[in-house]
Order: sequence, then structure tokens, then C-alpha cells
Amino acid sequence: MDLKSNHSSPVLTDPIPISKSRLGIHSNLLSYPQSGGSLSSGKYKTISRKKPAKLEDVWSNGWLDAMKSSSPPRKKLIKGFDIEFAADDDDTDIAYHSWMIKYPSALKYFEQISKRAENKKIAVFLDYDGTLSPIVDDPDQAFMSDAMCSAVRNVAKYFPTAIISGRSRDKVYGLVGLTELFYAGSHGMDIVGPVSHTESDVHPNCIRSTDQQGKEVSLFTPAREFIPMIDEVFKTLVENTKDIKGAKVENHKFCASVHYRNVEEKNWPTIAQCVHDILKDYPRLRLTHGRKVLEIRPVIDWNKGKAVEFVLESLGLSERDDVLPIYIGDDKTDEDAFKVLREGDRGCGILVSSVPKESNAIFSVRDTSEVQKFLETLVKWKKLEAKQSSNMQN
Ligand SMILES: O=P(O)(O)OC[C@H]1O[C@H](O[C@H]2O[C@H](CO)[C@@H](O)[C@H](O)[C@H]2O)[C@H](O)[C@@H](O)[C@@H]1O
Repeated sequence: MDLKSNHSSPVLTDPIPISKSRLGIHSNLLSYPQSGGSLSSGKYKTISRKKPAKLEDVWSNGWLDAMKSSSPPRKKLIKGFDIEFAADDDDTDIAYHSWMIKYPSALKYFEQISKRAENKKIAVFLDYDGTLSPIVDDPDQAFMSDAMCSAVRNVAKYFPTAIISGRSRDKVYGLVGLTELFYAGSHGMDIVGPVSHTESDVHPNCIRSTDQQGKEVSLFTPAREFIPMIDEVFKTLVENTKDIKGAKVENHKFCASVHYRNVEEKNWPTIAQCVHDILKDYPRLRLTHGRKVLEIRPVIDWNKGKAVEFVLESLGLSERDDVLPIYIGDDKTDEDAFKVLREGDRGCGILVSSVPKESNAIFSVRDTSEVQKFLETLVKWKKLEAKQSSNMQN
């Protein structure tokens, strides 16, 4: 989605209108020390491009443990049979079933969700990788199935629907390709959403634009000033990891990802050290862990949870009792969104996981095929509800 801006570049330091302050989109956004390189020059810090030498930092700070536990174990294929089972067989299954008492299946307990949704407007938020597309070795090959694509398209016919991804907005739009959705890329730091006539006119980081279809949209980029810094970091990471077989670095415009899924485990400390060294040089950037990926992003008070609040506010759906936001996601960065919905019992978080893990979500589904089923069930239910209410009116 190529956006043509109608206004000049917004900056982060301008005054913020009251309504946005409610969301925390204000000077608090910059929760890092304001020292460091000049923002206007684009030269932030001289970085040593030498190979990382010592590995003790990443051992002692728990990074490696987090890296090891960052994605569920691969499923084993039984030789000669078209049957898959979780790596740790029976024990895993027992643990999974007891975990599901805490995070019940959103499919099995769909009635609970639909009861809660009665007479409410639902808004749907979807993560991309691991939620709409299965996790694969090559991030460029993470496609949605046709069936998933039509499930998402149908959901968007009935409910306002947004994709909230860690990928850049352009990349995730390229993979999903549905014009009827709203998109938030780079963990919510790049949002194309509905035009809110009360907000977007005044907020400096939110500008009016038109999308490729000529539709008026609002573009919100709270980390705009970090684009050159991320680009610099991306280039350095590409250079510093080029000899590590399997390593892959992605530039998501407002954040960068360093993948180690295809790197031999004995080389993970070297990957970790590369990232650690970068962060030492850029105090205004921080690390988050995804699924076999280290993500480097600006230290601003912004995440997927804030993005959900922002989209709801833009749609005129926040602070209302008759709205039920549903968020489906699979990884640590989705927890911020689950938390926002859990707090004040505002909505319903659904974690996609085939292994037990602690979450702020309320419900769970096992994998992307269950996500698809859930979306289809939601549409069926909505159609039935609409039919019943039209019968009652006639
Ligand atoms: O927020 P998301 O939409 O879930 O994006 C998170 C990251 O997703 C991608 O990486 C993950 O999926 C890849 C494809 O299945 C997989 O190879 C990788 O190991 C996963 O971490 C994307 O490439 C990252 O940049 C996103 O941050």
C-alpha cells in the first residue's frame, strides 16, 4: 500500500491533544534518555563493524535462555505416515490439556464468546505470522492459504478488521493483499487506519493520506524519526552477521529483525552478541524476543496494545460498553494487546499455541487451522444473528 501524504512530516515533540493523551500517545512516548546522536543529521552513533569478540554478556543476561524457549518444539512426522505429533508425545498432551483449563478453546467455548458479543459491535484484530500463516523457515515464504484468505475477507465484511504485525506494513500488506482491512506494521508503529474526524486533523503523528484505491485513510507513525537509525542498524547487522550461516536480517522500517531459526544452535551466542553490541551503541533502541527472532525497536511507549487502542479510538469504538474487540495472536509481542483487552474486561484475547505457555489471553486455539475455523464460526454466527433479528423485525 503506497501512501501519498497530504501533510508535511509530523514530529514527535509537538503538543498532543487531550483525547490522544488518554491513549498515552504523547510526550511519554519518548521514554528513553534524549541524549545521543543528532536526529536531523541521520548519523546516530559510530558503530564498530568488527566481529563480536566476547560472549559472556549474552550468557549472563538470560538472552540465550529466551532464545531457546522462543518457539514451540517442531512437530515430528511419523515416517511413512501422514501423521504429525508434538515432539514430547504423551506428557506434552497431558500438560496441554491441563493448560487448556486456564485458556479454554475459543472453538469449544465459542458460545461463551458469542453470548458476550450479543448486541455488541465486534472489532477483530489479527496478528499475521503464526496466526494467519503457519511458521515456516523462510519469512519470505509465509503465505496464507486461500481458505484463510477468504475467511479473513469474510470476517472483514461483517466486522472492522485490522492486521497488527511485527513486519513492515508494506510487507504484511503484500502478503495479505486485502484492501478491506486496516494494517498496523512494525508492531503497531506504522498504522493505516480509518480517518477519524475528531483526531487525525490535530495529532502531529497522524496524517491524512490516500491509499492505492484512492480511499482516504489516516497514517500514524509514532516512531517516524527512527527510520534512518533503523536503516543504519539494519545495514550494520547485515554486515556483522554475513558470515553466520542461516542468519537473516529484515528491515521493517521502524524496527529490525534478526532471525536465527536457520542458524545452528552453537552459533546462537554469536548472533546474540551481534545484537547486544548494537544495542550498546544505540541506547535509544531496545530488544524484544519473537519466535526464533530478535527484534530491535525504538524505546518508545508504543506496542501492539497501543495500536489496538488507537484503531478502536479511530473507529469511534473505544470507551464503549457495547464493543467487543477480539485479538488473535501467537507470540510475545501480542501479549501487550492481550493485556489491554484483559484489563477492565474489555475484550477477548485468543492465544494461538500448541504448547502450554503463560499468557494474558483468555482463550486459546491450537494452530492456524483453528484460527481459520474460529473466523468462519464467527461469520456464521453473525449471519445467523442478522437473520434472526431481521425475522423479528418483519
Ligand atoms: O507480528 P507477526 O505478524 O507475528 O510478525 C512477527 C515476525 O514474523 C516473522 O517471523 C516469524 O515468522 C517467520 C515465517 O513463518 C519465521 O520464519 C520466523 O522464525 C518467525 O519469527 C517476520 O519475519 C518477523 O520479521 C516478524 O517480526
